[in-house]
Amino acid sequence: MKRDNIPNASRPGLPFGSRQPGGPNKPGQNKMPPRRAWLIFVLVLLANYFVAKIFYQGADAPVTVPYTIFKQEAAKGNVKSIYSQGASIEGRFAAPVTWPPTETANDPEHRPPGQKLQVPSRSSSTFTTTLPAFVDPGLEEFLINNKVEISAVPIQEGNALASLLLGFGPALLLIGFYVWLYRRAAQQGGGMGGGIFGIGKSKARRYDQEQDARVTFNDVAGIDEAENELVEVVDFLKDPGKYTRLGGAAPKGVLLVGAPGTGKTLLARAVAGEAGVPFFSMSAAEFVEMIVGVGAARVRDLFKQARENAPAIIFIDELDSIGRARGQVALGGSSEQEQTLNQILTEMDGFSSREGIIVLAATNQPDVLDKALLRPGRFDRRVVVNLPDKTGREAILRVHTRKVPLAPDVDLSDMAAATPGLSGADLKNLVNEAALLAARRGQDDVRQKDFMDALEKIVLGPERPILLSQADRERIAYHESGHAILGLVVPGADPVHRVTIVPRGQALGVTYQRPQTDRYNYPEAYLRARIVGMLGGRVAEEVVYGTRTTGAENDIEQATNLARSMVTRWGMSDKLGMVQLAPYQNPYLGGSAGFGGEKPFSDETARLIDLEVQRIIDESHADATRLLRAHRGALDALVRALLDRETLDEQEILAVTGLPPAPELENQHISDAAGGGRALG
Ligand SMILES: Nc1ncnc2c1ncn2[C@@H]1O[C@H](COP(=O)(O)OP(=O)(O)OP(=O)(O)O)[C@@H](O)[C@H]1O
Ligand SMILES: [Zn+2]
Repeated sequence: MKRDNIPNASRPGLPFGSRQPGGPNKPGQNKMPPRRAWLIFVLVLLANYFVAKIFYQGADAPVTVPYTIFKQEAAKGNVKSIYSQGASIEGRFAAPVTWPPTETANDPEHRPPGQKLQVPSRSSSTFTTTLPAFVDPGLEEFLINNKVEISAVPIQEGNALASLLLGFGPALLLIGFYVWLYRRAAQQGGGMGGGIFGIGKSKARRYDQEQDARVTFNDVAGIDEAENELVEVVDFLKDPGKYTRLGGAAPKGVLLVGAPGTGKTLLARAVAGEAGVPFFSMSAAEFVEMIVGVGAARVRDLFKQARENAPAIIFIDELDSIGRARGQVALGGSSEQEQTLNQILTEMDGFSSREGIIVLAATNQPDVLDKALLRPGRFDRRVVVNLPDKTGREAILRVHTRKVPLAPDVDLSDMAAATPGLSGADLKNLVNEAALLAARRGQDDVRQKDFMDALEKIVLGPERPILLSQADRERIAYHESGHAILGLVVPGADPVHRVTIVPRGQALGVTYQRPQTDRYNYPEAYLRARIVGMLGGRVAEEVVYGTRTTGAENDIEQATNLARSMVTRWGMSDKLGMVQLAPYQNPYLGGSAGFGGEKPFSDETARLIDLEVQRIIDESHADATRLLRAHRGALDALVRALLDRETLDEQEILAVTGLPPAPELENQHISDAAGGGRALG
């Protein structure tokens, strides 16, 4: 229903690249000043406040008293001295006076003129007051009679030290804080290249074989091609002289290209581990700070460290975050980014291959990289790290289950078959989830069922307990059954693995279909079958209730995207023909490079695209309606079973509906031709 997914591990056009939920997300590193520094800053401010408060009281802040009280006190002989300027008088009492008197402090009748309610009564030996507007004749004589000294300087100035501290104390504290911060940074950062506060230091993490568990090619599985290409790099690092003896230049930079979680970092570490050299790793996003020039300083420092420890590996993760083609970056950080990038180029040109340093970098967007990075002598080698195929997935599962006690019924080959599209990181996560689940269930080993449940949680999202009315549940059941029935009756549809009306993740119900094998090439009929299936939820609601809900939003989005790709990328519209009408999308990586600027086609073509997309959707809608009407009996039966049992697996679905699994596509010749020997890029 709402945001209802038909998760299907292999998406056309992204046979490998589609990101699966549950994989590790790496948000861009956001560099903030260390939290401790902030804490200390706040503490200093607080200290400031208290110091000021103490001196303020020490300076004996004057109380403001009414003129009459001043005269009363003077008459008592309690006023030692005054200083007057204009209508205001300040002075010093012989004995401190408390004002307002405590017991009447908040009594409005005793409120001193001009003062608000709630004035706390205070005791002080200095005071201020204001001469009334009418002149008080004989005041001077009265004062002299009462031995009040009429001072020539302001009374407060007597307390010179206090006011000095009051004025400069906070500033002194702040200066002290900065001096301390600087010295601390200098101690940590050290060195000349450290720059102010050491922010020019690279912060690169160095993995040393003795500290971290050493990673070797044994820990990397399922990406053998990439691994083989890096063997040469290992050889070179083991004996740099051997390669350059005859004047040849060894590789300087290798770019690892692959979807997130395919093991690029792991591979780089394994190269270092195999060669037994230090590994300096840094994410490119970490280079760039708010301050221009810092990134470049960090790059310099990183290469300096590596040189001192050569032979060594420098690994720069997320290269695209700084390596974007210059002039193409967003406003703002561009000049900093450019400087950082230039520094990397300079450094790479600066060392000779004899030094035994190899720079590995990882990216999942090679198309956006600045061409200068890819020139000879820089990242001139590319190693593509693909998502693993079934054999690869099994091997990766084997690596990650090495230390996990497996029950005899666990079939990793079966698990590998069930996980097309998952990356190495996803598979690692799967093993972890399964182990946690088994532990929670109080078992001593991990069983196949734990793996299956963990997979479901990763692919479909965790179950969500929300209370639904009976009417809503029925509607959701019809929606999901619509998807499922079409998955059984449309030729070429992926087998329906599971249907549930238990809300999971974002969805209120889920129909999970998965292909039987990894698919690398998609026949048009298969894509049509998928669109028909995606529309099945809404169509079932229309057929049964004759009304619509918002529950098909996600279905509509997916179907539209697929239809649009058919028209604009795969030349499957006769009206538009085999013309590229959408930017190239790397099937291994997803995303697209963008046309960069204007659309390379006319408004008329744009309109035609929209019409063709609509035509495909409309035709699929008609197909779905026809098929669901024809199988209304099976639809109702499945709904009854779902309302009763909530979740049905493949066998139960077949039993309840009495339908056979969907027939294979008869018309396979398109994909056969493409797969049969002739290589189409
Ligand atoms: N081919 C693989 N074999 C074994 N383990 C793998 C493989 N690929 C990924 N993993 C596991 O997944 C974890 C994460 O992978 P890694 O960080 O190397 O991916 P990445 O390609 O660098 O991802 P990103 O692009 O997100 O940085 C690894 O530490 C490893 O445990
Ligand atoms: Zn749906």
